[in-house]
Amino acid sequence: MGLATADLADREGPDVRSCDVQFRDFGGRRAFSGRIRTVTCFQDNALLKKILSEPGEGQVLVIDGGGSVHTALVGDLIAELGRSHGWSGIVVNGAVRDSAVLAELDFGVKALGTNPRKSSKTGAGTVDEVVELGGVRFVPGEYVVADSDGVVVVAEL
Ligand SMILES: O=C([O-])CC(=O)C(=O)O
Repeated sequence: MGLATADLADREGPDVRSCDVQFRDFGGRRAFSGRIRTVTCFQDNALLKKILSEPGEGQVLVIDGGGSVHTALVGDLIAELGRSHGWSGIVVNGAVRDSAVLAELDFGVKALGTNPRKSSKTGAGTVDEVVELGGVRFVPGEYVVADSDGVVVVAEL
């Protein structure tokens, strides 16, 4: 097991970059970490699907869906795409679906909730912009550490 978020919080003190969003764990991998990549999109998942189809090299994709839980940005097929391309996991400021299958997948999935409704697939959105969630800036190239206690950003692991 890697560094726990609680250990990081002890190491960094009160200024620890711990995200206040109360994400739920949906993936079979509860503890995951890696270099940050980001996608910003709204109820549209073609762009994040494209990114998760590229070699992940242990990175974590932080997906800012604007907090919308009206449509699912990720389901079992996209999560499996990410897992099989070597991504460590995803943090979704939005909803997922196929949660029963996600729980069996060796992949980190944190999200706000679930909705079976599909997202659109136009490809709208941006890649690798700084995403701000729960008082924390998720900066591409920095690192995220996630476990059952939360999500913490650090400049270096
Ligand atoms: O294709 C989608 O919109 C998402 C999905 O259901 C999956 O990843 O399985």
